[in-house]
Amino acid sequence: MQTMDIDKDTYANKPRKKDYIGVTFSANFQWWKRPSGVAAVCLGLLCVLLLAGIIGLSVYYNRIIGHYYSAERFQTSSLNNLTKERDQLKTSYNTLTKERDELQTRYNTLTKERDQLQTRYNTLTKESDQLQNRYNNLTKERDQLQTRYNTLTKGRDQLQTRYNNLTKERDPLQNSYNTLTKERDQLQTSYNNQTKERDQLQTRYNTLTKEKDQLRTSSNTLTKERDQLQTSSNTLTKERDQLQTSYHTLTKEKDQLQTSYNTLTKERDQLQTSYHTLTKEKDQLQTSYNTLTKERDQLQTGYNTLTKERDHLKEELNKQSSGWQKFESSWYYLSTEKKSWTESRQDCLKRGAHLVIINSKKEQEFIHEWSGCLDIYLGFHDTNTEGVWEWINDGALGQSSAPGTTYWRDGEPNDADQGEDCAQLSKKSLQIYCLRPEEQSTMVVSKAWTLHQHFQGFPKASDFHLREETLPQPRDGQVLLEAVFLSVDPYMRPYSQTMMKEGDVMIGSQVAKVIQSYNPSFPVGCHVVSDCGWRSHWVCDGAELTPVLPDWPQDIPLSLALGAIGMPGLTALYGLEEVCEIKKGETLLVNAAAGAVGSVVGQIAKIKGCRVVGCAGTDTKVSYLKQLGFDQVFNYKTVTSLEESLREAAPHGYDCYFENVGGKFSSVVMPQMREYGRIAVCGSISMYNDTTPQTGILSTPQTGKLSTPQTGILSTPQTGLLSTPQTGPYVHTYMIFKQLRMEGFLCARWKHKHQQSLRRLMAWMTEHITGTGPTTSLRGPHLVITATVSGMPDPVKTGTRTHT
Ligand SMILES: NC(=O)C1=CN([C@@H]2O[C@H](COP(=O)(O)OP(=O)(O)OC[C@H]3O[C@@H](n4cnc5c(N)ncnc54)[C@H](OP(=O)(O)O)[C@@H]3O)[C@@H](O)[C@H]2O)C=CC1
Ligand SMILES: CCCCCC(=O)/C=C/[C@@H]1[C@@H](C/C=C\CCCC(=O)O)[C@@H](O)C[C@H]1O
Repeated sequence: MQTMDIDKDTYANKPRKKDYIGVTFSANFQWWKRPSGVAAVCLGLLCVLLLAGIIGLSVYYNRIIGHYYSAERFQTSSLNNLTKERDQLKTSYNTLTKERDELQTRYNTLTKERDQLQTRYNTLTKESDQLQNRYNNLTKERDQLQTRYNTLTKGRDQLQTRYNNLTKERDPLQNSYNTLTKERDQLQTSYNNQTKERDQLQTRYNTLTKEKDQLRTSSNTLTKERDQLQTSSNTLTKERDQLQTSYHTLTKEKDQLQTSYNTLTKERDQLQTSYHTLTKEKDQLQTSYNTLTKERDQLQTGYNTLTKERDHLKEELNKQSSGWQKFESSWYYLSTEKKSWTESRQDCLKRGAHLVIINSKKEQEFIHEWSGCLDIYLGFHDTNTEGVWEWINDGALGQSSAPGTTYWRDGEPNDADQGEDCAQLSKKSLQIYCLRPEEQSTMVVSKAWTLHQHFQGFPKASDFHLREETLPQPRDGQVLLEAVFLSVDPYMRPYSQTMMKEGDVMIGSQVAKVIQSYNPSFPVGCHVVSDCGWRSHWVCDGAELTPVLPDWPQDIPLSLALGAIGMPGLTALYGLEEVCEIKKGETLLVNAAAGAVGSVVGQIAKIKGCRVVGCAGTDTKVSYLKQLGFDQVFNYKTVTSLEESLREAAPHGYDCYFENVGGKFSSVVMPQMREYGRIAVCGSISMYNDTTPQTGILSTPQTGKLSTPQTGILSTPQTGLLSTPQTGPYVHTYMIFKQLRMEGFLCARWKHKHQQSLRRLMAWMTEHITGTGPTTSLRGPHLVITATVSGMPDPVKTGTRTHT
């Protein structure tokens, strides 16, 4: 770096042209070159001049004084001179004073000029600073440009060098290029010649190839033919050898057979002889057998006739001895107990008879006389339609309706005492009159549990209300029922939501006893299954009733008509046979296994020769299921992992799954189903009491009320069918890859089979009781809830099932 003073150009700091590249300027300002400086200098000079004048004057006066003393004598002469000089001095003083004033004026002028110059100087200094900045920027740019320039210069130099080198190399290359071009042209010429030759050769080659292919084809054909011939030859050789062997064997066998044949021929001849002898004997025996059979049949017919006659006579004797009287083909019984017409009608039905129906005048007279001229109730009434009189046609004894002729007393029927709906044969007049049927009847008051308010979550006592209702008198074709067993079933929880309104009597089935009957199909004392709900009594016609099997054994509890030999048993049977189509040797899983349905499912599957795995929620239930013959049972509430327990119970998976529980349980089972497995979706009890909406259920049923959505996570299957764990019980993948069939069902689908199915269930049950069946015959949990006329059970506390 170099520092330079600037030349006369005061406002320097300007960058010079390119001579200054790389040099930094420093400009030092010189005071004397400013206007103010000049003025100051002038003033200084003026002062010096004045000082010099004063000094000159004092020197002059010293000289004059000296001269005065030395030339006192000239004093007077020179006074004049001095005066002159003084005047001259005065004049010059004045002149100097003038000059000073002028100088002062000029000084002021100069000061002004200096100030102006100072202002201009400041302006210029600013401009100079700006210029300096711009200069610096430009310097930087220039430096960058310089650097780039240097780089480019270097690059250019290198390129120049390379260019020079290339130029040097190019020349020999040009030479060799020229040489090569020549050679190439020559080669091109020879290439063209060669190409022509090659094309000719190619043509020849193609021709040869075709010929070769034809030859190869013929060769292959020949080779194949040869191989086939070889194979045939080998086969034939083998066959020949086998035939040779067979021939030898057959020859041997033939010889042996010939020997046996000869032996057998001999034996046959002997047998033929004995056959003829025996045939003769048989024919003789057949003849005597036929004769004997005929004699036996005649004897049997005689015996049967005699037996019938004896039985008939016995029956008549019995009837007669118990007060019955025969007239023509009918029997009559006279009850002397005092009863209303309705009670008498009941009494007749209990005796397997009916109130008397008069078919003829003769019969009417017989009754009158035989009864000792009593008033006799007749089976004649207008209880069904007021004013329309009809004979009861119970058909109990196979009789037809009475004839149209009646023997009304004059003026009858007259409904004299309001409500005269039945008829009596007068003891006096042998004529018929009408009277009230219910003189002594009592109205039945039924107790019924109603749904007080819809269930929220688990049902509680306050959801129910017990109320009494007076029942109407049963009419023709109707019966009065008294509850014996009531059923509390899981379906009541969801169905009450959709089928019932608050205040309705609770839905449900019951085993009931017929205690009054005007319907011969349901005589008093018989038991029926009725869907009349939770009530102690009910009046209904037979259409809604299912008779308990007529030959129901005494040692089987009637409560099973609501369990193993009722709707739950039928559900189990249909789920296994119709939906699962279960086969011998298959493995079945059933949950809620100790319940009414589940316990029968497992037992039927065992009877069918299957392997049965069951889950239940208490250890007592687990023991019970083991007693029933289940192969593997575990308490799903206490196992560490449901998934592992299921796998341990059936390592090869499940062919059939009887689903009673739903929800998470089924999500865990799906991955363990075997290929072509079947799933009978019977129920989903784990969801019935849900209150909070849960996510992940497949879909809510159409009504949206039967269940609430749930969360479910399908565990990642061992099979690796799903690589990612999924949320929600998405069963599709399992169903597709394992080709599963999953079918929901309701027991009523197979209603047409109910009677025969109940008989099958009863047969299995009887086998168990009598010990005649297989080791695993049917046993069933039965209901403990009994209803009596006096009181109703607590539906919440007693809603459990126990086992036989
Ligand atoms: N589709 C149809 O036609 C029919 C379907 N069903 C259905 O069959 C299933 C069983 O009925 P049924 O045998 O009469 O019932 P039960 O009342 O005899 O037994 C039900 C059992 O289910 C189990 N259970 C109850 N709550 C849950 C729960 N939250 N999670 C898991 N298990 C539970 C209990 O056993 P544990 O202590 O072992 O857990 C309970 O004892 C029900 O889902 C029902 O709706 C019934 C009849 C007909
Ligand atoms: C999501 C609910 C599933 C319930 C499954 C279940 O337990 C079904 C049981 C029925 C039961 C229904 C009873 C009374 C309803 C009457 C319906 C009507 O239409 O009248 C009974 O019918 C036998 C089982 O199939």
